[in-house]
Amino acid sequence: MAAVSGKIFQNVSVAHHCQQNRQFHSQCSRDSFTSNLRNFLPLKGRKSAWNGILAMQLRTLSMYQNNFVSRGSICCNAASSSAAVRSLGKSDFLKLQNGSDIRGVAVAGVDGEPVTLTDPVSEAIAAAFAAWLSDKKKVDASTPMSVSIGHDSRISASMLQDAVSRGLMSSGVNVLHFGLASTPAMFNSTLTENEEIRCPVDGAIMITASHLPYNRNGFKFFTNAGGLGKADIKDILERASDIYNKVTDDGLQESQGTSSASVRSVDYMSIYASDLVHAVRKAAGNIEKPLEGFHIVVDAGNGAGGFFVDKVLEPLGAVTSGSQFLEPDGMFPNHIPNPEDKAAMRAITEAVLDNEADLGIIFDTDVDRSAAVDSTGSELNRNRLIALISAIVLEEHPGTTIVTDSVTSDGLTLFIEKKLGGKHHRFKRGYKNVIDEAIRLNSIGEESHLAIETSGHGALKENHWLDDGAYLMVKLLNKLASARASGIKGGSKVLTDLVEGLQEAAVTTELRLKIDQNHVDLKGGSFRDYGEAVLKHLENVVDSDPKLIKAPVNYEGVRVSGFGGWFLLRLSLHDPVLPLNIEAPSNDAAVKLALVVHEAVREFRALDTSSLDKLIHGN
Ligand SMILES: O=P(O)(O)OC[C@H]1O[C@H](O)[C@H](O)[C@@H](O)[C@@H]1O
Repeated sequence: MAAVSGKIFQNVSVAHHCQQNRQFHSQCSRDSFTSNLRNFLPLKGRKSAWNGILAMQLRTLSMYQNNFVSRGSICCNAASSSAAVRSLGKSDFLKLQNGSDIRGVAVAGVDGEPVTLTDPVSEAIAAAFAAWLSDKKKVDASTPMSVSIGHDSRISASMLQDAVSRGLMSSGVNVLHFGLASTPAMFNSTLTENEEIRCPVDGAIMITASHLPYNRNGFKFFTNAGGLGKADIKDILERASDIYNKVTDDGLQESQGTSSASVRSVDYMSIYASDLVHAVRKAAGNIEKPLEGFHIVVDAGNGAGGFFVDKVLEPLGAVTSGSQFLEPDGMFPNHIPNPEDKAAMRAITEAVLDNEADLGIIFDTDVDRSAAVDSTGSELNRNRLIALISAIVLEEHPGTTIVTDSVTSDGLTLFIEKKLGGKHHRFKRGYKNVIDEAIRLNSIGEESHLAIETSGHGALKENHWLDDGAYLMVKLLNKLASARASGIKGGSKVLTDLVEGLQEAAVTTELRLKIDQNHVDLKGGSFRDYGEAVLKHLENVVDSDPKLIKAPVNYEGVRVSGFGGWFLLRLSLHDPVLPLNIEAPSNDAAVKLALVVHEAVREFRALDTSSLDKLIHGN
């Protein structure tokens, strides 16, 4: 996407920034307290804003405030901080890795969840990213690099933004603050050509923990080659550990003295959103308001997705009344901002029906995931969303390969291959896994234009393989707009018609079987080894049962067909959990599949099978 214009609001030198930082603790704690307190006021039109958690929230907030004030910093405010920097080993840093992201606890107050993403740790991680980036780009020391920073609505956002800025600036990196932003917009800033706002940036950092609870936060990193992978994150965390442990206050004061890096605030979301608007106008034949006459409601779950209403849908002419939870609120008082969450999907479905809207759109906190609801209240998420986007992409690229995660249905394969004439490549869970696989296929000569997960993550080749929930929704808007432009009426029916014929199982469930890491059966070994042993045993059981058929091609866990349905047991990407997906034509068949798994895992006493028991016994 090409950038069009930009606005610079502020330009502060590092000296000024550091000076400000000396007053930072007292100043910011007051500001943060007031602005967070504002989040607790009931907003007009907000549904169930006061749902009995106020006392808990205020208690947490005051603990957060105390914690915030007492925390030390290793950079600009080091001189003013008397708090000692706690010594941390490499393994402490590596624990912050969550696949290709960094995740940790940023807010104190939850029992058993001590703060791990402290100011000093975050500064060290940012400095490590700067060092990694400099090695990667092979920049010479005289050319300053620039890095953009954005964040979602979490209550720890501004504190982490400050720490990350200090870490970058102490490494001589110029910083652009985008404020409340979406993850895909951050990646996009490494591609945007716009000198006025110093884009493209060399790297981008998004401060987010997606849909996780309010006390968590984390970082995602981008260069113009995309999101960093697991190996890069490990490298950065190892470097961060060295930086953290080597740094002394004297060393930092020296680096403060020599750095001439600057920080600027830029309204980048307007630039990014105008690219989305441009894409829809173009698809409709350059009509200024191609969505005129459509009523589209958005549920941003109090995350960062509210911009989609006033910066995308309204300029395109859509009516957006009834849109909800657009105000950023890091306590997420309405529902979990996650299109995989049942309560979240219920909320947007109700909004569509109550407002008699043509379409509903829902985003996760940082807008890299999305789902939709048609005018009849039918959900366009999970397999249905994949089917819909596949139908659109296969019209544009007949025969192309659609790469999906491992928990997609058999019905989806039939739909893509028999109805749409494409190829379904069911790969592994994890958005980075599916994107990397699609890129790999293209590199070996197999054309693929779409990598998409049931979680609502999706990336298209035409959009630089950028994992973007807003762009997925733009593909739906394009379809609505071009249908309208060619005189087709009927609201979102044009979308619903595209998934006509997708076979869906009567029973669909996901159970998450926990591995107790402290159980004696693990014998001090890792939960991964234990999980692998469970899977191996299940595979042997399946091999010896003629009623069951193991999937001939499978990249993750054990996928088995039987009793007219299927199940997949696999290891979670991150947690000590074995997720079990079952799809079956009836309850009876689902129970039979569950019994196969139950029988096979019986001997593995560290595995919590209570959810399986419930399914089998019907309670
Ligand atoms: O393996 P699980 O625990 O089900 O988690 C899998 C999920 O992890 C993260 O949330 C990733 O962002 C998703 O892309 C992935 O699907």
